Amino acid sequence: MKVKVMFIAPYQAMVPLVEECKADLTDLEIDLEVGNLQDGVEIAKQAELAGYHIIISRGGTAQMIRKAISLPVVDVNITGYDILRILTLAKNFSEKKALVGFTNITLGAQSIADVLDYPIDVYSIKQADDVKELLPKLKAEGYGLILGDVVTVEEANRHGMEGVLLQSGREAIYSAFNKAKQQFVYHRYNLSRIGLLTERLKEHQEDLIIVNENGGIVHEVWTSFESLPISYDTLQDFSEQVLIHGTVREFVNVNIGQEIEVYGYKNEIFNKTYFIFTFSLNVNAFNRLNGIRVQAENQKPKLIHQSEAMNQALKVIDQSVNQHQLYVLYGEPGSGKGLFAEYIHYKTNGSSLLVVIDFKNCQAADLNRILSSNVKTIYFKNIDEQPATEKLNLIRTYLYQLINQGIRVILSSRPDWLNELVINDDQLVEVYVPSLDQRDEDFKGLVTLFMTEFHQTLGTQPIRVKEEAIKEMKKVNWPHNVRELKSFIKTLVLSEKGYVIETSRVKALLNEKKKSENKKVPVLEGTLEEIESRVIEAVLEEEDFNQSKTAKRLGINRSTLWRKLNKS
Ligand SMILES: Nc1ncnc2c1ncn2[C@@H]1O[C@H](COP(=O)(O)OP(=O)(O)OP(=O)(O)O)[C@@H](O)[C@H]1O
Repeated sequence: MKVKVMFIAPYQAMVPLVEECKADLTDLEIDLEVGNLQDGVEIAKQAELAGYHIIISRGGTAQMIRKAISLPVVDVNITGYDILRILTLAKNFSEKKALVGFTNITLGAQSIADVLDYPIDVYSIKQADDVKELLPKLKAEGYGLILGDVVTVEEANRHGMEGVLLQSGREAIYSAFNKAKQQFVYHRYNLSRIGLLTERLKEHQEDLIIVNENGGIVHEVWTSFESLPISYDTLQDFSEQVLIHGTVREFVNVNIGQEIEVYGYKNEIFNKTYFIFTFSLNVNAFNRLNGIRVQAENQKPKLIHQSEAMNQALKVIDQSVNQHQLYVLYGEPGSGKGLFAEYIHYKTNGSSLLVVIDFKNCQAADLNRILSSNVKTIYFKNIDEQPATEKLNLIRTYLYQLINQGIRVILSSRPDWLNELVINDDQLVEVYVPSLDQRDEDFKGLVTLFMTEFHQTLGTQPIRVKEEAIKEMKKVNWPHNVRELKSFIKTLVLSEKGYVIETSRVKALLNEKKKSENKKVPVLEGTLEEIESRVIEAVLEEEDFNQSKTAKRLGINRSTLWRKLNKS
């Protein structure tokens, strides 16, 4: 890694010397700009943002830069050689001469002048502004030639005196570069420590930025976002709020329709204030949309796969996942396509968001918002269920765009329907999710998993099902596959107070299930009120019993839905 150095020369005449030294210092990456005092500070701030490691400047400019940024700032010192050179130069002038500067220069200059018997007077100042008062006095006392730094020379010229700039020579510039190299060794040590901490932060999937009092970026870590997801100006406003209130928590709607939660607080280190901001996508904002669910957690899905059929299907994913971005999942209802989508997401973009879009129930406008966001995996389910042309066109438009942006797209569809999308076969991986009747070996694992899940979430008692009982379950048809089995296990464990489920209990429940299925009322049978009640219940079930989403889908308000539900 090369050291990136920004050399800010306070005066133009320094440029050729720096250029000359630069040519010999190939182990440094040196950029050069000219800027005195505040101009120099502005350049330094930009350099900090642009990732330079070290700044080199001189005198008052270096001092001001040091106060404004957090990077190491190396001074180009004024050496005895520099003073000797300027005194020798001044000797040839006949006017009355004075050298003006801070004591670090004037003490040395006075002794050189005394030793070599140079006719020059030396004046010390305590701060840069002192020259404004001093120079008119020198003018009045008959001085014609003033030696000093940039500000002094400019002031001398303004008062009609000759100003000669105290310049830094080659050796001072070389020495500054050497100091920069030494400083960098220490700086790099700190950077590597920060690098380790950054990795730790990434493991915690934090997106954060640390800025200093001047708005300079001290550190940033991006895991879900590519870079700062809000504008820099907004960030500055938040820093001001943190300064006043101590913390800030805001939701920012960024232009692509995402809501981002920003949390900010401050920390004082070595008397300097730092503002720390964390960013997260407000998943709830997406989840409020109909037919759209965002999954933020990043755990390996609990997927039972003891059967040959399941292992074959998973192998297809494992072997293709690094080269392919477009997947189509085929499978019967409830067979686990959603879980496969989670598995693909986990295998690839584990640390980012998975958005599940139920094509049947989502709004095209919402779809547009999600599609243009920076979500990393999108699973479109029910894509073949009478898609509105509007939505279909949207998918057609976005599909390759999404893939080009590195977003993984997973669809679940009927095989024949795919032609409508005109998908290039090379890009696509098709996965056949086996139905439950092809997966005898998975039964025991599935039953145990669901039983454990309900034991933990609902506090149900049973912790074991007799082997014979499982055999009974395998004998019947499960047209809605694993979802249906899961629902059956739920009823089973809820109705059992003992720890073990006997075969007789399973047989009895399977019988009841069969009877109720035979009795299922056709949707259109009965009075209008009864039909309405069945429709409401069916939609409610499809929307996971979320009343807001159900009401929205049915085009009625929540209180009407509530009234209708309580009537039935
Ligand atoms: N192999 C498996 N291991 C554990 N749980 C499973 C497995 N397959 C499915 N499930 C569970 O069964 C239920 C239904 O699965 P999922 O929703 O993934 O099915 P699907 O094929 O996407 O259904 P649909 O197409 O009807 O929406 C979920 O609760 C899921 O967690």
